[in-house]
Formats: sequence, structure tokens, C-alpha cells
Amino acid sequence: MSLLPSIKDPTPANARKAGTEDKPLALHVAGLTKRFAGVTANDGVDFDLEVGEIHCLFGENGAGKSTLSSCIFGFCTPDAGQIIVRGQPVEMHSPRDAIKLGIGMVHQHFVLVPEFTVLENIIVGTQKSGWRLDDRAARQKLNSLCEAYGIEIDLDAYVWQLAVGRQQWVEILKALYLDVQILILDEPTAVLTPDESARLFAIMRKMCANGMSIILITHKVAEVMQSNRVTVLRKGKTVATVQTRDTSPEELARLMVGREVSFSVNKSTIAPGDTVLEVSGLGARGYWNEAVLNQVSLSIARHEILGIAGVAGNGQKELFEVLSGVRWAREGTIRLNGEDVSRLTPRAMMDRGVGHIPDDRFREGLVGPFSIAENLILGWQRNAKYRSGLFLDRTKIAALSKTMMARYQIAARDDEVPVENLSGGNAQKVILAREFLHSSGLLLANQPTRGLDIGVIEYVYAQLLQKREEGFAILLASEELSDLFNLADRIAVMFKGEIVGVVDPKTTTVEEVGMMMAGRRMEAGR
Ligand SMILES: Nc1ncnc2c1ncn2[C@@H]1O[C@H](COP(=O)(O)OP(=O)(O)OP(=O)(O)O)[C@@H](O)[C@H]1O
Repeated sequence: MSLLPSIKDPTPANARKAGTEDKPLALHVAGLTKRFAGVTANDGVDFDLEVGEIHCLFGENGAGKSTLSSCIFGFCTPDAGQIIVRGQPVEMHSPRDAIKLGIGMVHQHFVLVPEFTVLENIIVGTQKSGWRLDDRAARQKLNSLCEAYGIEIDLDAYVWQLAVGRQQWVEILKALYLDVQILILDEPTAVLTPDESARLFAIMRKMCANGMSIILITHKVAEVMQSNRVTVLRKGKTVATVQTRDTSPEELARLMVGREVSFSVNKSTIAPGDTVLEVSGLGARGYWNEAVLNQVSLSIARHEILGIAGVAGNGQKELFEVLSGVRWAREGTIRLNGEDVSRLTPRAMMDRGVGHIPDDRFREGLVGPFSIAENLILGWQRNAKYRSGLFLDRTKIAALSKTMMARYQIAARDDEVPVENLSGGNAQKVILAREFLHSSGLLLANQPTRGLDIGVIEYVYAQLLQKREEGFAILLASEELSDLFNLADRIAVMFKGEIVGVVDPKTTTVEEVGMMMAGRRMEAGR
């Protein structure tokens, strides 16, 4: 018997579960509950997905979006509730079962083999027999899919050669190749430029027009507004499902956090003070000896936020690494409050009050198996304020983590939970809490709002502006241009390792910055 029953003639008993004649359901989830030791991640969740719709899952960090999609994709087995695919109750024990049912998922962290080509990554594991990959039929099918959907990708390029944004197209192409009918996309635009995000939405609409259904997990209200319907989750429960044409960003934010969220940013007019950071002629090379930073010069004063705009991979990461002491520059100098710190270690930079929020939170910002409490003092464990004689003062550390977990709304059973069990957003909050707490003077914030929900972004904005008031100099890189336009006093745009211009956000448009991100030079000015 086929596991994929026809959606055209649901039996009367399954009429609701399979939708109505004009709006058939691709998927129906009823009363789904999933618990992890002490945490109820999903608590009786109801969710419907119509055929041909883009349906957003929207909710705060830790609301249960990833858990719900993991259950739908067979990663987790629910403790209670039912999953009905095209009118048929199903039980899934692994993603393999989900794929057989026509369900695919593109994760935030891609599962591609860097040493394989695009084509090999797509067809590996799908070959019926034999040890040799027969790629002719696959190549033909992929070429016609690329043409039909307007996806431009070299099937023979190695995945390691592709930028992260392009790797996502490989995952999407793989889902199309596998003929999935329900596709779950987890925060897909986090690695895309504004232009690529618009392309992705156009492709998603085409997929839906061809009868596919898409579940889109996102924190971005603007993306939710482009979908057909949205289900809001809060603390593991379904709060509401609404048609996006009948709602507004304000209502969605209120539904998500359970209170009014302010979209306006109160930034005071404050004159910059003394120069804190002075960088001149910085140059650095990458793994293949290619120039990753070229003649980068910038300065940041007290009470000032310098924004860094740029498409991922244009030197922002390397700039932050050099400034925090993780990587040494080949050329140029870095002065912190007048002192030459060009050759200092990360430890020495931390001792000088430099806080660093790295963009890759799990690899660079946290130690996965360590608890929340331990990560909150990571790097500061030798500091006298956390010690009692030779040992760590557990009582003091517990008091600190209690305060921080409440202030940053870190959703976890307690501070003993290993950070590797936290959702992405909650993990990011642990880093922010630690770096905001321990820095003084200079804050290097690379993608601080990545993966955060609106309620917490509001809090992070307030924190950054508060630090600015206090006299901090802040270097803020973000792929969200709204972060830079809301917070920065000046915006420097990076392209191919160089600063192609420094602009005033009050007199520059998003489009102009977008053009500079693509390499167009603008006169530097302050
Ligand atoms: N494997 C796990 N072990 C323990 N707790 C978990 C596990 N996976 C998720 N949780 C907890 O379940 C809750 C829901 O997490 P989930 O990742 O589903 O939220 P989310 O809405 O996707 O969050 P985010 O937007 O931050 O990614 C959180 O409190 C999280 O800490």
C-alpha cells in the first residue's frame, strides 16, 4: 500500500484532517506534545498545512518551533498527539520515514559533504544499487529543475568552494530532486543577502504553485508578512493561526511575546568622545594566502556605534578576529585608547575590557557540553569575583546565572543545562549576557541579533544603546540592515576585504548601502 494516499478523495471521516475539497490539507498535527528532561517543548500543539501554501511558524526563542518541525521530519518521536499526512495518520521513526512520505527539511546547519560536488551531494544515498554513481539521469533532472525554478548553480562545483548562501540552494535543489511535497525551511534567509532572500521567496511561490507546501520557520516579521498563513507558538503552545493578509506586524509581535513590542528605537543625540579604537592599514591573508583584509582603516570614539555592512564573507569575520586578538594582521596597526595592541592575545584584549560576540556561536562563543552557568563565566573563571580560595564559588555563580537567565529570558530548566541542548536563540543570549557583563570600553559585536526573536532584539537594542550612553565604543556588524540603520552612528561597508565607503545612515538609503555591498564605492565621510 502506498504511504502517499491521494489528496483528491479523502474519506468522509478524514474530511477535516485532509482538508476540504477546495483547501486540501497536506499535513495535520493534532495535540502534539514533546518533552525533554524537565522541559515541555511542545504542549498539545495543533497545526494545519494546506496544499500550496507557505505557512510560517513564528515564536520567541525556545517557543518550540524547531521541536515541532523535528517531529514532523521524524527526528523526534512525539510523546503524545497525532501527525496526519494527506489524510493518513503516520508514525515516523527517522527522517528516512519522512522523506518516504514526501517531507523534506533544510536545516540551519547544512548537512553537505564539502569534498563532494553539488551533484554528488544531491544524489548520494539516492542511488538504488551499485557502487558507481550513475549521474546522467540525475544531471538531466537537476538541469531541468534549475531551469524551471531559475536556480543558478554549477552542478560540478565542490561544496567547499560555495559561499554559505549558495550551499543553501544545494539543499533546496536536493529537496526538489527528491520530489518532496512538504518542505520545512528553518531560518533560510539567515545566510542570504536581501537580493537572494527575494529570489528565495519567488522560488517558494513557484514551488507552491506546483502543488508543494512549505513550512517556514523565521523570526523576521517582514518574511511572515510574505507568507499565506502564520501559526504563532508561545511557550510550547499554539497561540493562534491567522491569514497574514488579516494581520499586522504589531499584532504578530504582540501574539508572539504576549505584550506590546515597541518597533521604535529611542537613540539619544550624543556627541562622540575621545577615540577608543584606531585601526590603520590593516591587512590579513586567508588559508590560501588570499587577501581577506586589505588596507582597512577605521576609528570609533566613546559614545559611538560604527556599523559594518556587507554580504557574509567579505572580511567582516576576519576583521573581528583581528580586533579581538584571535588572528594577527600581516600589516597595519591597532590602537586601543592610544596603546598599540596589534600583537596582543585574546586574553590580553579581554583584560583591557574588550568584549567580543562572535558570529559562529557554537564554534567560537560557547563550549557545548558546559552548563549555562559555566558558559556565563567562560574566560572569567579565574577572576577573583567568581572564586572562593582555589575553587569556583558555586553560590555566587548560581546567583549570577539566575539574574542573567531572567534578564535575557533564557528558556531552560535551570542553569545546569548544557548549552548544546539550547535553541539557537537561547544560546546566543548566553553569549550576549556574558559579553555585556564583562566588557568595558570596547564592544565588538558580530551579528548580535542573529536568530533572536523581536522581543529579545528589542532588549539587545536597548542594551547596546545603554552601553553607548555609558561611553562604550561599539563595532557592530549585522547582515540585518535594519539593525545598522536603527543603531549605528556611521556605517562602513565592506566588500572583498576592503572598506568601500563610510556613510551617515541619516542621509543614506538602504538601496545605496545595498549597492555598496555589491562593490560600488562611495566617498568616505564622517
Ligand atoms: N534536545 C533537547 N534537550 C533538552 N531540551 C531541549 C532539547 N531541544 C530543545 N529543548 C528545549 O525545548 C524548548 C523549545 O526549543 P526549540 O528549539 O524547539 O525552540 P525554538 O522555538 O525553535 O527556538 P529558537 O527560535 O531559539 O531556535 C527550549 O526550552 C529548549 O531549550
